[in-house]
Amino acid sequence: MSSEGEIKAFIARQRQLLLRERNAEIERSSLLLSNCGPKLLEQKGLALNGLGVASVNIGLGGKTLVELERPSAYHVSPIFPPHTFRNGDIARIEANVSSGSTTKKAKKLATDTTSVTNSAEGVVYKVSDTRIVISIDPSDAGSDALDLPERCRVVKLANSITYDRMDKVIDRLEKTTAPSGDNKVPADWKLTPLMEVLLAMKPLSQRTPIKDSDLTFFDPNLNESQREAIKFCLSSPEVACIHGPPGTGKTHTLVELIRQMTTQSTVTTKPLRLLVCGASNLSVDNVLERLLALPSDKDKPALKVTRIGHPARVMAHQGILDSTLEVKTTRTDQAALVKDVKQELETILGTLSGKVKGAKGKAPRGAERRKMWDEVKALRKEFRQREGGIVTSVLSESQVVLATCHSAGGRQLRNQEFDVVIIDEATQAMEAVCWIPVFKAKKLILAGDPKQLPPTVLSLNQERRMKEKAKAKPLAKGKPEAKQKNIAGKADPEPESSDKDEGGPLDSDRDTEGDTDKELEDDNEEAGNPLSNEPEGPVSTSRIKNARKEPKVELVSPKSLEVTMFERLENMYGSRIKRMLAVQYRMHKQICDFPSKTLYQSKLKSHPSVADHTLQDLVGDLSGDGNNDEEETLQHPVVFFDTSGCEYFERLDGDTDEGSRCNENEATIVKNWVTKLVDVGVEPGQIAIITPYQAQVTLLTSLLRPLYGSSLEIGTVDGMQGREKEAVIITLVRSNDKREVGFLKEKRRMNVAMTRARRHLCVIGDSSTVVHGGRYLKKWLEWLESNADVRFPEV
Ligand SMILES: Nc1ncnc2c1ncn2[C@@H]1O[C@H](COP(=O)(O)OP(=O)(O)OP(=O)(O)O)[C@@H](O)[C@H]1O
Repeated sequence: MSSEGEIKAFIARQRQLLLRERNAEIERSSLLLSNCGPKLLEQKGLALNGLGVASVNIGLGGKTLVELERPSAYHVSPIFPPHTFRNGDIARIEANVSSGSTTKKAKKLATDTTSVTNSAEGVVYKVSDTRIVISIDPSDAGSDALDLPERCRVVKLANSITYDRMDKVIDRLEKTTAPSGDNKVPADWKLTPLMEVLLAMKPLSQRTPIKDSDLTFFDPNLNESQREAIKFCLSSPEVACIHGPPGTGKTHTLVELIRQMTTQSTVTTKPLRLLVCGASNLSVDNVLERLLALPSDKDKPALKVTRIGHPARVMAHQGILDSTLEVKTTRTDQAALVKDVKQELETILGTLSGKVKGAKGKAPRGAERRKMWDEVKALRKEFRQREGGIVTSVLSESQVVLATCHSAGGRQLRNQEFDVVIIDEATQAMEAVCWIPVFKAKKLILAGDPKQLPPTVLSLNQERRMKEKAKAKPLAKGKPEAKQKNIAGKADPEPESSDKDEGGPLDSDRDTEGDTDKELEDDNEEAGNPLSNEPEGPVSTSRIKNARKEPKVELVSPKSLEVTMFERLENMYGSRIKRMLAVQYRMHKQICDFPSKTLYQSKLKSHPSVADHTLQDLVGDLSGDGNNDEEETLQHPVVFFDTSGCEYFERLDGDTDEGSRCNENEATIVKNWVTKLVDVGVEPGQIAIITPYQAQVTLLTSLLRPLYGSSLEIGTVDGMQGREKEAVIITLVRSNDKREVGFLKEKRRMNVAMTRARRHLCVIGDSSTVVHGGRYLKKWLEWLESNADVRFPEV
């Protein structure tokens, strides 16, 4: 069990890694802010200049919603130039920085109202072609009175709120685990058995296995591994993990688990109250959408669910919008009173901003203005109190509350407690953000797949880049001509990854990236571990002999933020803490074969409904003209275009070290293959093209969008996680005589790429380059050579 020192070291490490990450984020945005003038900043899409206030409204929690537009006095067109503002971004509204006269005017306005704030930070709430709405929390702005200048601008900022919340939760963890005299802890900050298990301060409590006869499943079609995972979660006193490889019905299983937990039965003696979280808004909405689709009648009334989060950030789906706390609070009996206060508040704010004419026909000034701000303050207080009451009553009636891990730390859930917290896509969330909901519940269920992409860690990418630069330098010195090449043999480093075989990830956790022999051995070793996904019951002695010993339970400080809570627990408790879903409902069995063998210990099986499905079943009868080529295209689940020897070299995009890579010849093969698929009847919307490189995405988009429109999906691997298409084409891009493979070495990234296809997977790459990317890629090429329909493009 962990010592006090180990817990302290763990907390200190989390804090250190979070600080590093925050600094990386600040550095990225402040570098831009300080180095660019206002015009350049706008050109880079990070600022919108010359804006005026179009309206001021009040949103949930008494937040001020400031709507900004481009007034015709300053601009020919009301349409914003291209920019990068998206819902949820952090932005600051401030006086416009441009020519002298307007700045002076802004300054004068500021001195008129010395007691008020004339710039504020907030969250982008809504963006259209001509309007941007920023939601400002008056308590964050430091004043209830936000008096914006007549002409302002919006600047995009580093997102510090996320880090503030993670820092706070780590502080709480420290205070809860080691309270001391000078370390005053609020009465409700108690160390729970769940926290103790997560920190290895106590062993996992004994589970009481659930018999099949004790449980009636709502969904009769659940497969054995899904049933087993549900029983395991129900019977685990503190924590359980569901490992869901691609397409195995992770969310499907969670929905059944939610139904079981919220229904009284022999197993669940009283309906439980749940907090369902996800790493992203999309993952939360995905679960919510399925909960809303469940059948309900008089005997089985619909679940009472509430979604926390800005309506602008949730999925544009009526059911989901209606489930948001924001909409629900407007539908209660007490809502009318709050509405009156809100209207009064908005009228005064309108007058103050000059949008609504004051009593004397113009915007109030001096003492009159100050008096109005006092009124705003009082009304806002009343609004918050009344609305707080409604929020509490809506939430206390909800059996299931859904939020992102981050927003579970918001004001609305401050005093809410739950029996269980479920975190979907937990392998994509940093550990610290998972602790936010953990403090609100007695039990934790994590679902995810540690063999797919981890959370994006900015500081790690920067470190990798620097390490790579350091490595590349002496090479470039010795061979100046290599530097000048812009095709194969380029000595520049990869944007986000290591290019050298020996240069593994900075964190050495077992399966992060790269693919050392040790890693593949570890994966295969697990294959012989009968305990890793066993149903309840006796285990034969021969199987025990083969079993790998359960790991020693010790709290290990993470090497990087890529090590998620899921992975840490898996490493700490082994099979005692998780169950794996073993039947996938997506891929043809041949597409599933390689990932199953290499990353899922050959346990991933294909459900009969998908095991043999091909494009031919999808498009129906062929033309009947006996065209063999057409038949072949549709029947082969896996096709491999090996460009080895063709000299289809990659090209570095741009002239800096930060450039991405593309491969024009591979792009041509992609284009031809898409044409072929469409010719035989596959819809462009049923096809996705995936590549690890943004430059290749750009190239392919320019080549294919004009021909097939936007339904044909073209994207990087990261954007495809959690999604699927009937046909997927992967273009690997790397082809050089330096044997550099960059991103391709990242097993988890490649695993995501090759598991998106349902019926057809086409891989395009240069085997003579890719083979040097380590054992995993070498094995993949060997597998492709023997199992795929191998084609050689015409040179
Ligand atoms: N027991 C089952 N019977 C029939 N279909 C199922 C079953 N379990 C899952 N599915 C289907 O499999 C598909 C994938 O399920 P789901 O989206 O829940 O998987 P996931 O593991 O969350 O996916 P991802 O790989 O994207 O994370 C869905 O179409 C779902 O309806």
